[in-house]
Amino acid sequence: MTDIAPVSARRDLSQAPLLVAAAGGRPSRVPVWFMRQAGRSLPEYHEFRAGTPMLEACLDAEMVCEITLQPVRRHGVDAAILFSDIVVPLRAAGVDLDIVPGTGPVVAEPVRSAADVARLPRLSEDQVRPVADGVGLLLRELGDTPLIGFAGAPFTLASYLIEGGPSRNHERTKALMRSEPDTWHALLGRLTEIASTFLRVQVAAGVDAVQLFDSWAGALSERDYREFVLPYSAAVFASLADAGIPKIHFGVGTGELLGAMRQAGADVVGVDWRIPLDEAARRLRAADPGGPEPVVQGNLDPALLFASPDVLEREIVRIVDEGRSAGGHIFNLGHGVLPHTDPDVITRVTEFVHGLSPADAS
Ligand SMILES: Cc1c2[nH]c(c1CCC(=O)O)Cc1[nH]c(c(CCC(=O)O)c1C)Cc1[nH]c(c(CCC(=O)O)c1C)Cc1[nH]c(c(C)c1CCC(=O)O)C2
Repeated sequence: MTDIAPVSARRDLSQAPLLVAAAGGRPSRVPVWFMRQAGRSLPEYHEFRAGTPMLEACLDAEMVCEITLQPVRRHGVDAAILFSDIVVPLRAAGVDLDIVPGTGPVVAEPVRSAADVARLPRLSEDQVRPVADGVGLLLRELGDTPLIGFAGAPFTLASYLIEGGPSRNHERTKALMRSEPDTWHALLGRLTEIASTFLRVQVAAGVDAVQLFDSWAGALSERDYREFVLPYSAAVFASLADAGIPKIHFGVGTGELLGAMRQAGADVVGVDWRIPLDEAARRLRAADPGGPEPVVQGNLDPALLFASPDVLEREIVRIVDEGRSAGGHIFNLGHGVLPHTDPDVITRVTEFVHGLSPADAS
């Protein structure tokens, strides 16, 4: 009988620290995972992916499964994050782009006019079927470790499409947003559909939480964020309203935007290292005074994984302590694992955080 039970029936995630913390409950330990835990820092990743281009690996269910599992096996983290990339749904839909090693996503024909927006393809669920298949394989392997699905938020995707690649200043993006608002709104509307479809496919396949990465939103003023970005991120979250799983929202340099990002519909807000978690919690509380106590994720500076063990431990203790002032805390970095990070340090940080009782307030 049990052999034919659906996979979901065989996974008991009711006590999973990540999900308990995300719901504002009291987890058995401080949950910890690392943005970009899969990939570059792991020798087994380089060995396994050798010869396969990044985006090809992201659209191969078995590779997705294996690479997603690698950091879970090695570090004992409290969540797996799907091995994919924010540009995967764009590529799957037919946008001509690639991920150039050491650079990031590069778009062959940047989107800079209303005609370019009109030419952008839509995403069908079938085009990302390998991602759903990868999720299916993972649910069989992960046991009681939750799987986080993700997508890039409309603004961050728009920046790559408009700039044509990674950008320090996002100047073409901001210029288009302010000079041609109709084109901007059409583009963001289209990207909202793509991100929503990509996430809904992952949810239907069984992911246990989702994270919407608006990595570069911190480049905007709160005023521009509210007018030109928030409605679209909110629409992505609204498209998941019936999913019944936690929704995490993250960006870099977003100290001034945290309240607005919560208002977009996030259950958990990621915080980079620029502001302490207790201050982040205050800002999140102020954005929804009658709402549930805010849950935060973060916020160790990824560069500190290169510091001496005593410095690193002191920093972790401070972060966990400041995290106690929120309604829940999921330990993470303030941004992704940097290349050349020693994976053994990531394992030690995981163990150290697990050794800090969530109840042992100082
Ligand atoms: C902005 C962004 C991108 N991709 C992503 C974001 C949002 C998160 C963030 O702000 O860091 C999200 C992402 N990309 C990747 C993951 C995997 C899951 C995980 O977190 O472990 C996730 C969550 C794999 C990847 N995405 C990429 C790699 C490296 C590719 C390789 O191995 O050659 C991996 C493992 C490539 C990529 N893709 C992107 C960049 C900036 C890069 C790095 C370029 C480089 O420095 O090499 C775009």
